[in-house]
Amino acid sequence: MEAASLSGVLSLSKLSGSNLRNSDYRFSRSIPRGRCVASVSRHSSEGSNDVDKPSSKALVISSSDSNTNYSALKGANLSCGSNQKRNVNLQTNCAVGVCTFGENVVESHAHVAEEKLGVLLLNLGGPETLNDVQPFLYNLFADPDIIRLPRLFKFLQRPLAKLISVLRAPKSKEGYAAIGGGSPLRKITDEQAHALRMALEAKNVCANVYVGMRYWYPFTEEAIEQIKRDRITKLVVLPLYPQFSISTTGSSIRVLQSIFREDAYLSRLPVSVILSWYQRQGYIRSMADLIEKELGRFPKPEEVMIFFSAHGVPVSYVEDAGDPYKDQMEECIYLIMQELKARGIGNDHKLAYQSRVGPVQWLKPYTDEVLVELGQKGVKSLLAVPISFVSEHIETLEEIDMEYKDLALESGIENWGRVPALGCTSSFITDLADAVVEALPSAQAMSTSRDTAEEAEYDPLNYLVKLFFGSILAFILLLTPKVLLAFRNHLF
Ligand SMILES: C=CC1=C(C)c2cc3[nH]c(cc4nc(cc5[nH]c(cc1n2)c(C)c5CCC(=O)O)C(CCC(=O)O)=C4C)c(C)c3C=C
Ligand SMILES: [Fe+2]
Repeated sequence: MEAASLSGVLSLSKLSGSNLRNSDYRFSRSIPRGRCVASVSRHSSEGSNDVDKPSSKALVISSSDSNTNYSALKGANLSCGSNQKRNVNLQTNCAVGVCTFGENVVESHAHVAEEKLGVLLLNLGGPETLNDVQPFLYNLFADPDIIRLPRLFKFLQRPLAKLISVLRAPKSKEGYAAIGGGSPLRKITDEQAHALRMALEAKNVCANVYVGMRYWYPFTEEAIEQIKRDRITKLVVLPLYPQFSISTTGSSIRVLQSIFREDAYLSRLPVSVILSWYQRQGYIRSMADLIEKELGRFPKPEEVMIFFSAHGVPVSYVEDAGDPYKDQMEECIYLIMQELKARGIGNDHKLAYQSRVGPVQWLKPYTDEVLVELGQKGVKSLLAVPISFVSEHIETLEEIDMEYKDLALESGIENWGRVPALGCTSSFITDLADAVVEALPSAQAMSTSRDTAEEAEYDPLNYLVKLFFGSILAFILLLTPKVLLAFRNHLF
């Protein structure tokens, strides 16, 4: 038996409801190599040993209220683990249980031959051409998990998204133009999906792997349609963000919940959601491998500052809404540094947050400010490590490789390096495959009950009163010179 895994998973049913509540996860052991995973789904209690169960808290996301408080996740040892076009490249029609590569396959396949496993990779999506930039930005800013308006102002979400996307588009277009005219995200995510399918197959697990993007093609809704057409009987949802944030994984899960709730087939489909996986050994080791390799390119590797740059989120996400993102990020970096230490690498390191947008406070310290400070303090060699995302994208290829590199060199740093994103690194993909296998026993059908908070939203009188007072307040607020100035300074 391989070592017991600490990667937890969450069934979608545990995500329904309107409040955050504690809940028990079922933690599973890795299955032995060479055995067909169909045996795991039949003996679903295998490995759910109390001794192995870390204390953890469940996340419950309301499908209608982006002001949900996530504070119960803070400090928790949480290891859980529209517009259309279709991703057709990655479909296979292989049923779980019919893969027999290992020597030790002893299970009878007849019983499970109809089980069809699906893995849904969730990602953000990015514009493929410069013409896509403004509509992509509209989708992003129309997301109530990206612009978190108070309930009273919810009706402003779309007009505001339109306004901000139009204002932001020229700056974003410049960035995408500088990296070849579009985001590489779709291509890389498709490659990761393909690699994951192969890695699962190498573990005798046959699965269709789907890609569902939040803000651009192929949209999550399309992936779900394909899952239905393929008559998948068990689904593992794997967001491609190592750390959980309300703005990324949280947003994608909220979309999934609303689709699943409305559909008879989907609401009965056993589903496991891997909420975060930054603490998995395979991921930590893969990151340490990349860092170790890049350090080796410097003239004096031991003098290099390891500089982790994470995508920021507004402070209010963490402080008011209880987003565990900052805690998870810090823990992730601690684990990577521990792994490096165990390899005899004891370099100094620093974490900062990049890519802030708009006139609010974001997580500090800011990457640009820290780079200037480090240069002024006499740091001569710096290795930038993008940490919140596992593909190359605009913020690695343009913001880090161009803007931050220039800033660092201007500030006195002489030797600059950057760790590549994990992409399809085989140790990383193998670890994702392990996470999927470990998630299988926890799959459960989602509850179909609509929560009461959501029903309250449908009260027409309530809605009209909110609309009336909300409009007046919004009008006053938007015309305040301070707000106008803040928008001008921070958006373009
Ligand atoms: C963990 C990763 C990410 C977090 C957290 C996140 C939060 C977040 N992002 C914005 C605003 C923008 N994000 C944009 C693009 C973008 N963001 C991420 C990742 C995270 N975002 C990715 C992978 C991408 C796509 C990159 C690509 O290659 O296409 C953009 C558009 C690009 C730009 O104009 O800078 C915006 C805008 C907010 C407001 C936010 C948290 C609230
Ligand atoms: Fe972003």
